[in-house]
Amino acid sequence: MGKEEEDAWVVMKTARAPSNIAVIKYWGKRDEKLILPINSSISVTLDPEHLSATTTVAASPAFERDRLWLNGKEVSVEGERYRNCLREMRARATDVVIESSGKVITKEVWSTLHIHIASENNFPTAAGLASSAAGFACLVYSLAQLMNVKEKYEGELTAIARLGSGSACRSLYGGFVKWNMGQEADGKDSIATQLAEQSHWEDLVIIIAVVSSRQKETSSTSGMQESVKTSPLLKYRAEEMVPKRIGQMEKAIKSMDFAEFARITCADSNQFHATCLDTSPPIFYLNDSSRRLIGLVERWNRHAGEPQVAYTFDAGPNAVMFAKNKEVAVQLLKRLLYQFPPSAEADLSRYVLGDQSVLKSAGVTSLEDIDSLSAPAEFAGVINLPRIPGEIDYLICTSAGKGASVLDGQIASLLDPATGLLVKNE
Ligand SMILES: Nc1ncnc2c1ncn2[C@@H]1O[C@H](COP(=O)(O)OP(=O)(O)OP(=O)(O)O)[C@@H](O)[C@H]1O
Ligand SMILES: C[C@@](O)(CCOP(=O)(O)OP(=O)(O)O)CC(=O)O
Repeated sequence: MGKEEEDAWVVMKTARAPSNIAVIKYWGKRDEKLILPINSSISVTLDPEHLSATTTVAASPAFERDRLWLNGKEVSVEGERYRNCLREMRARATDVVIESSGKVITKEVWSTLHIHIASENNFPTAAGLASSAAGFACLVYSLAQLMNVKEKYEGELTAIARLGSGSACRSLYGGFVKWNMGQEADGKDSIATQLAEQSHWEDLVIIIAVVSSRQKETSSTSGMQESVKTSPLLKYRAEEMVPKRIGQMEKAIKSMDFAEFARITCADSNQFHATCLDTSPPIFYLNDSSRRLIGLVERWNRHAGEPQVAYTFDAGPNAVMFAKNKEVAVQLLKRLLYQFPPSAEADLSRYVLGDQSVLKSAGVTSLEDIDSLSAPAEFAGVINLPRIPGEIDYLICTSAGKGASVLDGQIASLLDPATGLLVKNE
């Protein structure tokens, strides 16, 4: 075989990984390089149909360097986080047989091969919807498929995804996931484990209010660095509060105790944002719209006498709300549409995204239907509740979902199988 023919093969894999939302927040590192947290955290994996990254990874002797295309644009893969994930995955590669020729790619060959990566998010990148979590979980998972990496201990892949972005370690698994902070200096025990499958608590419905899809001012990475340096409240939170809350949250999830789940989720989100405010200079992730969303939920919960909905906010103004069940989700959507109607020129099908069954059950099929929604009972007598059309960009109705999975054969790869270059979708 001539050199050119020998170099002609391309192997590739495509996978999808979900985003996740923390109900006990990770905020602060004890090791910046290894991304080791100062407290454990718990998250709910979001349905990949609505919030996920899809990634194709390819290897070929013809590739001259590692390359990455993110949402259709080539970006640098030289950043430390990408390099660390690639290095750890290459070190674990095992024999792979190329189907067409029967040739074996050995561990030694893997160490010489360059990788092409193309990834797309089905939701806005860097808007506080954990795109880095979905992205790095998907990168590690797809590389594991491509390079036939077998975990030596459970959670080994989550520890590698953690090197890309801390919260990414929780996105490999579905349902309810815990990231154990771990104790060891090398981070081997700082891994994610699944607490329960998504099917364990099927009643929960999730509605996300996207307040702004613009990029935020303070990234999570630098925000938490500043908080660790300057916030006394963060130290108290990590040492005293979170350990207790982790145990309580695990119990609430196990027993599907919504009242307890809601109480801890809201309290932990509020405490996380309090530590941001306690940082010097203070960091503001919530805005007026976020606060109005908190008001809507708090007022309703108080009026109902027990929690119907829980809210949580990551490092951005978007609200992630958990409704106790489908009926409550329908009531929540109606309330959201009442207080935050779309702008007059909006298209309803672009205002409520994701699972359309909640909108259908709410009986809302047009903007006129939204105009004629009546005020919820708990709004009576409350002043200063303007209905500002267009205050929220859009809503996503979703639920807890499954973890990372292979997509080969189900969708076209993002890289051309012959050249390993980006497939342009004009
Ligand atoms: N699909 C992807 N594949 C690989 N890397 C990705 C992907 N999506 C996002 N990233 C990386 O994550 C970065 C965005 O991370 P950032 O933490 O700023 O935002 P976020 O994850 O959306 O928000 P947050 O983590 O605060 O919820 C991108 O600049 C890119 O480096
Ligand atoms: C507020 C959070 O979303 C913070 C997430 O931080 P990242 O995982 O994005 O930070 P790095 O580890 O520096 O990449 C809370 C959480 O997801 O637990």
